Amino acid sequence: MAKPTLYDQLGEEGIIAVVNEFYDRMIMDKRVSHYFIHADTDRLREHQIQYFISHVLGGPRQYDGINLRTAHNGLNITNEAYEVAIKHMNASLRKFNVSPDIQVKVEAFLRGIKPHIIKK
Ligand code: HEM
Repeated sequence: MAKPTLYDQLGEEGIIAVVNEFYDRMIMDKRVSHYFIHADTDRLREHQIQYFISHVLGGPRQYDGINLRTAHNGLNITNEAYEVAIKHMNASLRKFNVSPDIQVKVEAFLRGIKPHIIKK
């Protein structure tokens, strides 16, 4: 039998709950909320959910947004801001009782895409 993907383990509803929690934490955190002042937050939420389901977790949805480097170009996202995001993602996964092995995999994925998102 094929190995279950993270998507299989979390389920679509679980992923949506985690991404919404992550997003709420980011926009309430004064260290990073300023990045989102001009963003279209509904679109961003939906795209992040699609992105996580299709890329991070191996699920079936297609991500039809622009690529990550283009999406974050000019936002000047710092290494520190990215580390804040990783902490909020871990806290969001914990809140929904996602197992530590999945937390580790998600964090590894986020560290992998970091060079595309932070400013050079
Ligand atoms: C952790 C991994 C991240 C992923 C997977 C991710 C994913 C995305 C995606 C898919 C978009 C495009 C949405 C669209 O087409 O509207 C986007 C845009 C954006 N992201 Fe991220 N992002 C991440 C981290 C961050 C961080 C750390 C910040 C800020 C601290 C950030 C701030 C933004 C903002 C402000 C936009 C909207 C830009 C605009 O509306 O023009 N992102 N992100």
